[in-house]
Amino acid sequence: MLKVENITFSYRRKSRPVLDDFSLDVEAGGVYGLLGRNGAGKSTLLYLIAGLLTPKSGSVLFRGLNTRLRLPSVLSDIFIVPEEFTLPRISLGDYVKANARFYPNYSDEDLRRHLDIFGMSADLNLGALSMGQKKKAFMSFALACNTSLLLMDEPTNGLDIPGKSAFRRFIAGNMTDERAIIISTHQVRDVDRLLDRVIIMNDSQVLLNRRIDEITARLKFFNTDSREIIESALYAQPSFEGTNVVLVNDDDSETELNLESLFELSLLKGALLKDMFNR
Ligand SMILES: Nc1ncnc2c1ncn2[C@@H]1O[C@H](COP(=O)(O)OP(=O)(O)OP(=O)(O)O)[C@@H](O)[C@H]1O
Repeated sequence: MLKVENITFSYRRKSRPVLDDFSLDVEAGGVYGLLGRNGAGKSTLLYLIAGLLTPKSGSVLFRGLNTRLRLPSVLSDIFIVPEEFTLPRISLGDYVKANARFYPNYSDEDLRRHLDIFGMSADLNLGALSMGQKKKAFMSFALACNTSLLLMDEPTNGLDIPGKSAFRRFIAGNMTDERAIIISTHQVRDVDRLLDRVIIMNDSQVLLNRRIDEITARLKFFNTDSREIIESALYAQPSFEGTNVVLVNDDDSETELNLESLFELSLLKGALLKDMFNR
């Protein structure tokens, strides 16, 4: 569905590229978690995918069309929810009237259903909402546009605890084989059970882009008190219940991915991880 091909991008001509010969494939039918340390270029990547920034070289192809050309057929099938945004001080109804027409698969019924998950009604004035409520309303509209590609930058920032669990239901209940959702986040616990794939960015490149089952086939994640295991682990982090460890899965163990441990491991031993998954 989406091919990011050898993109190099910097904000200023002489500055170090944020993305350097960066490539990524995204297929329909999955929720992708996009992880990377602060400043790794996650938001920049989402803007490039949406065609809002121009790469110095390389291209982003959505169903074979360059997104930077901003063709109506492409723009009507991609929606980006930035980390921060402003909404006009109008009713949600007027906002929908003005914007839904750009999205041929928009559904009013879906909008109401999504708002309901967040405990909100469609009778809203966008100018009178808190930041979290604004986010819930905008994400509900974004998903109701039923675009094939939905890009979300830190979607759970600013949501309260019930809002975060509603967010998980909101995404999980609306995945189809036709759409892909890319969620950039630091709040790994808010999304870890939602994800089909994990993309980790590091040093202006993709360090890892794998399905969860591919990751747990090669690595095992568990909690232990055993000093011997802790000492032989690729990664070990003390927690309330012992120590979270990551080890090479050399005995076909079936364990649940600990996204936080995987991410920390990628920061500490990126080259090893890359080598392990590219072998
Ligand atoms: N408008 C801009 N002008 C100049 N530099 C920018 C601009 N936006 C981002 N940058 C720089 O580009 C790099 C990547 O930023 P980006 O926001 O894409 O990272 P990120 O991975 O989303 O970070 P975070 O996790 O902190 O949100 C950073 O070094 C940042 O300082």
